[in-house]
Amino acid sequence: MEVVILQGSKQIGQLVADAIEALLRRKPTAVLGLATGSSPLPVYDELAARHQRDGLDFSNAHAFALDEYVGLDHGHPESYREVIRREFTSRVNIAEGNVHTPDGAAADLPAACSAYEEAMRAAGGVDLQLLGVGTDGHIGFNEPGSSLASRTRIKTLIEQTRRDNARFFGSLAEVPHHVVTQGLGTILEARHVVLIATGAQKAPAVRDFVEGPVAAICPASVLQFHPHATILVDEAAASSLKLADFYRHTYDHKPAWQGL
Ligand SMILES: N[C@@H]1[C@@H](O)[C@H](O)[C@@H](COP(=O)(O)O)O[C@@H]1O
Repeated sequence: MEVVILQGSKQIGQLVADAIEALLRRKPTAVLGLATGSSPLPVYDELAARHQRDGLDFSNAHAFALDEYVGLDHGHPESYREVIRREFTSRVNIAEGNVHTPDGAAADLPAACSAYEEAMRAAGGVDLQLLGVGTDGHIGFNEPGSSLASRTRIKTLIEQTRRDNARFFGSLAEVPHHVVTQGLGTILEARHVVLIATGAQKAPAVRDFVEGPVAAICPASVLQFHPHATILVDEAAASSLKLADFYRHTYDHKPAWQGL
């Protein structure tokens, strides 16, 4: 696990965009794993700017979202399918048919989950997976207690997550109780995992998953098993890390050719 502590979201957005740009130049057919929430927005803004300004090309790329609410209609503005389109994919030249989200409106949800796993495999697997982290340590919508080997499936949200996400809906009552999410085992198969956490409210979760034990009670801790996981945090989110100075020293002395 590499922990990179940066000044703020703008710097994080640029560094992650650098990694995605390098990936696309090396492999124009790259498969990107997309996350919702506010954490990845600076990355999407930076990639959209580079597409507009420098012609960064997404025309042969593919994208798979991490998760989706169950029970929202396909066009619902807060469905992750719409959020991903609004915040990112409509702002670059990725083909609409190359962008996938789990189908939370399917009549047969278990079959839709299996089909999603199959579509990811058929596309060659995810090259770079973006992640945020919930205040309870969830990634995707893998809440505490999720199997560390889980695959795409239906989950029930804990109340804290529903409250955290209520800001996007008219009221807490409108936040669905159920979701479909890539499993922790699914996420671990991405070739490179890039998790972004900003703000003091994420400091306890960051401390627990980076420096605590690997345990289902803190789902993001499973990333300690990933051979190429990059954790990007601002100063506030890093404020409870015991080894913060060591992470800073390591990153400051990293050879430029190494990239993320
Ligand atoms: N399912 C998403 C997660 O993928 C995201 O990481 C989390 C944190 O969101 P934010 O980045 O807005 O704090 O919110 C939701 O629960």
